[in-house]
Amino acid sequence: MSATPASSAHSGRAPAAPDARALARALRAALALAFRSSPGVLVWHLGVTLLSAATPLAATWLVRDILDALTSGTSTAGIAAPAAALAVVSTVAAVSPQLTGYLRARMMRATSLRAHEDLHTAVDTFTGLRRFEHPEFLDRLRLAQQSGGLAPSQVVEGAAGLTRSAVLLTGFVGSLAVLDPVLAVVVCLSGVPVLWAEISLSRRRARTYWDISPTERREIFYATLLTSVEAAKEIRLYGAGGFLRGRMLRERRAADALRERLDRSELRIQSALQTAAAALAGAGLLWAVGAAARGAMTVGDVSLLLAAIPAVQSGIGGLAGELGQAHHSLVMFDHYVGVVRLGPDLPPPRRPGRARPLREAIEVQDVWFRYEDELPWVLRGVDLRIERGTALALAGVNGSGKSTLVKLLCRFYDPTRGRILWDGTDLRDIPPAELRARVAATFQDPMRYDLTARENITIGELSSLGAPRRCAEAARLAGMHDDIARLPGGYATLLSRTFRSAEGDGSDSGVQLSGGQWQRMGLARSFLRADADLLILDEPSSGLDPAAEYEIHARLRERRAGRTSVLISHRLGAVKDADVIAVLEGGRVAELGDHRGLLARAGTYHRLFTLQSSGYRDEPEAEGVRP
Ligand SMILES: Nc1ncnc2c1ncn2[C@@H]1O[C@H](COP(=O)(O)OP(=O)(O)OP(=O)(O)O)[C@@H](O)[C@H]1O
Repeated sequence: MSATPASSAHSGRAPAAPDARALARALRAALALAFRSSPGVLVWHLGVTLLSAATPLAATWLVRDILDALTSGTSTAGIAAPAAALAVVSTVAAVSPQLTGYLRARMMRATSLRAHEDLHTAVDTFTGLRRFEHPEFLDRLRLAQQSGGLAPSQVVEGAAGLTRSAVLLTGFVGSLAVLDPVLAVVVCLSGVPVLWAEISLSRRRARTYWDISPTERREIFYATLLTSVEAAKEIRLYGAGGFLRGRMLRERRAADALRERLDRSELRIQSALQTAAAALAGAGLLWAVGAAARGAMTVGDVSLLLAAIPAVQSGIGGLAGELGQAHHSLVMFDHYVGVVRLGPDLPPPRRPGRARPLREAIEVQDVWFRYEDELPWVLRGVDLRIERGTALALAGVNGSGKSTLVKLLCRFYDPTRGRILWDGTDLRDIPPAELRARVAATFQDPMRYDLTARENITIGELSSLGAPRRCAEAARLAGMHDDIARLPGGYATLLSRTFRSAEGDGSDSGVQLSGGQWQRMGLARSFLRADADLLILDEPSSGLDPAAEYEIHARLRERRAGRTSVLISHRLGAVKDADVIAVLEGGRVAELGDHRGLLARAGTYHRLFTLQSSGYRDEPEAEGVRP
């Protein structure tokens, strides 16, 4: 026996404030991602940033030289050199923002593309379903999607900005120190609270984003409902638009209240810092004017000082801002790194095995299962043996655990206790992709992909994408070939009313299928896996008309003959041919046998079967049977 708890590692639980090690890990990952995505652009970007950082300092010193030369009566030829240099520096200063902007945008596109690819590749390795049912993981995934595209380039921007501010600051602090070392120290010390404030603000920002994430996801959910074609019928019929809109706005207001709180803190802190900076600059100006009046400074020195004080202040502000932004980006990027490095969700095999063609049987041994530790048991000690080449049918009332059992057969979850064996090998020891390649399944609610008819079928077996005959054969078996052939573009018709057709089939928009037709598309998808060892059919015909249901079941019987299959159906007429019928009740196998045997037992199967068949007869109620 083994247990698979829904641990926090499974859910990808996110710490709200990552520690220094996590930030260092995020920094390494962000820089590596930016470098892998666009190494050339990154180097150019940093080069241009350094160059542009040096221009204000160079311009200030050149202006000082020109002013001092003018006031000391230097010849025009002596002024020409610094004037020409100033012209070059000004040109570089004028051009570099455009160049930096272009390089930044290029780098952002490249890193964003790479980050999306890496994130979705990682998510694709989550072979189970548990993570996708964890709200906390979904919150983290959303932040990862948001930050993954932006954060690496923001971190690089931060690094470039830090370099720019550091170069600027060093130059101007040096210049101030030449004029008055005490003033230089005072101006530098004034930067400490600015730095502290920016870091603490960035922490608060990250916390707010984390707090807002679930609220925003709910807001998006309501907004999507209000605009989706699937929900439009019911919302209009029940007049539920106002109710859902109210819910959406409530979520928006809750998120806005958190944003407002953050904005107010920023306003308070930033205003206080700006006031202090202005006071310091004013004091410096008064001192410089006094010194010039006493003849202790030249006009050039005053101009240098007037440029240096605000430059040092804005340099410190810039440095603090860049640090705060980089810190915030790293905190957000930590969600991305967390998801990308989460690793497989199903535990690794203890004794790695292979999914070989089924030779004997699939055995379900004392399987207990619940979706979460705190949720009730769904399966309670199920024992079943599915012999190769036989058909097992699962029957039972709603919620008795039938679909859950077939999800375990596909290993979307592992049993909480007990095990499932494939020819004696525990499913936990078989790579999920190998196992699933041996299974063909149609689920209760097959996906309706906004893709063409051909793609909707071949997605069941992508190797058949270039084999239209296989696709048509599967559609024929599911009774869909004629319907598809009548569509405006045949198999190339887009099955969607949400997107425009891209296949040039003559019509601008695609078509929508009926519920029963979609169900047949799901069947066609699984029929593509003609040589699958196990065929799973979960309510394959609930949406079909009686004639179609009869025809599909006749075909399914043919296809199941001699093959291993598991069929779930509430239409008991469809399950009566199965070799073995298991009736589930409250997660237990309450009855097991063939149709005749179960009828003779006069238990639940007998009751359900008689009840259902009485509905087809012209009698009010079958004798002796109560619902
Ligand atoms: N993803 C899930 N998370 C939590 N509980 C779930 C989940 N899926 C199903 N359940 C619960 O498990 C129980 C069994 O559900 P299951 O879908 O297996 O029943 P079923 O026998 O197939 O029902 P039906 O005949 O209605 O299809 C139900 O009580 C359901 O609420």
